[in-house]
Amino acid sequence: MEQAFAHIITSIGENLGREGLRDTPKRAAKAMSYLTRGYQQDLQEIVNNALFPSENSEMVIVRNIELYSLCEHHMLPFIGKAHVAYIPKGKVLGLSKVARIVDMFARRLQIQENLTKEIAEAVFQVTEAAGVGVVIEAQHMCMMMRGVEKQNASMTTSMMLGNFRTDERTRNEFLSLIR
Ligand SMILES: Nc1nc2c(ncn2[C@@H]2O[C@H](COP(=O)(O)OP(=O)(O)OP(=O)(O)O)[C@@H](O)[C@H]2O)c(=O)[nH]1
Ligand SMILES: [Zn+2]
Repeated sequence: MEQAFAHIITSIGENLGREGLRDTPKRAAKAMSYLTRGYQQDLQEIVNNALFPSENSEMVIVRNIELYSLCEHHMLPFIGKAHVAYIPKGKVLGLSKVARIVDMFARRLQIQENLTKEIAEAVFQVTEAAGVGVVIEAQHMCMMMRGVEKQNASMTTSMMLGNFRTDERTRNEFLSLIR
């Protein structure tokens, strides 16, 4: 990856020998590895069995989980927040694990719609909940810094599974609580 970044730097017409750029391929490779570290993680490992018995079967919502991802089209950042909800069925998930699941998928190359679906399916799988809802609101640098250059457009995507999909009241409760 260092060689690839060195190639990019010379391709844009910069001088790789210049003092300020000397360590840039190494730094850039390290940063890119960090931004895509989700490829090195798997669901079982990050959840680490942090599931706890509970008789509570009311909706659990984790709001405003900040999210930094890279779009798979331009490899430019998209930045926003995720709201994740589920209805427990006998067990609840450790609070931080919801955010870790968001991060694991965000730190891979994505389009926002698929990211939303992957998070919802992962939470559904590990919690075995009655239903899961995920909403993501994000702004895409590929649409702000370049291309159509719209600074205020943001995209909202959602994925509803189980009773969030079949029961309108459940879905509306979630949507009104994150508003
Ligand atoms: N649906 C969706 N589209 C995305 C996402 N991230 C980037 N895009 C879009 O992917 C599309 C790629 O379009 P192309 O025409 O192949 O690429 P481009 O010439 O760079 O397009 P422009 O961005 O319009 O300049 C663009 O419309 C982007 O806005 C995403 O998460 N979801
Ligand atoms: Zn893009």
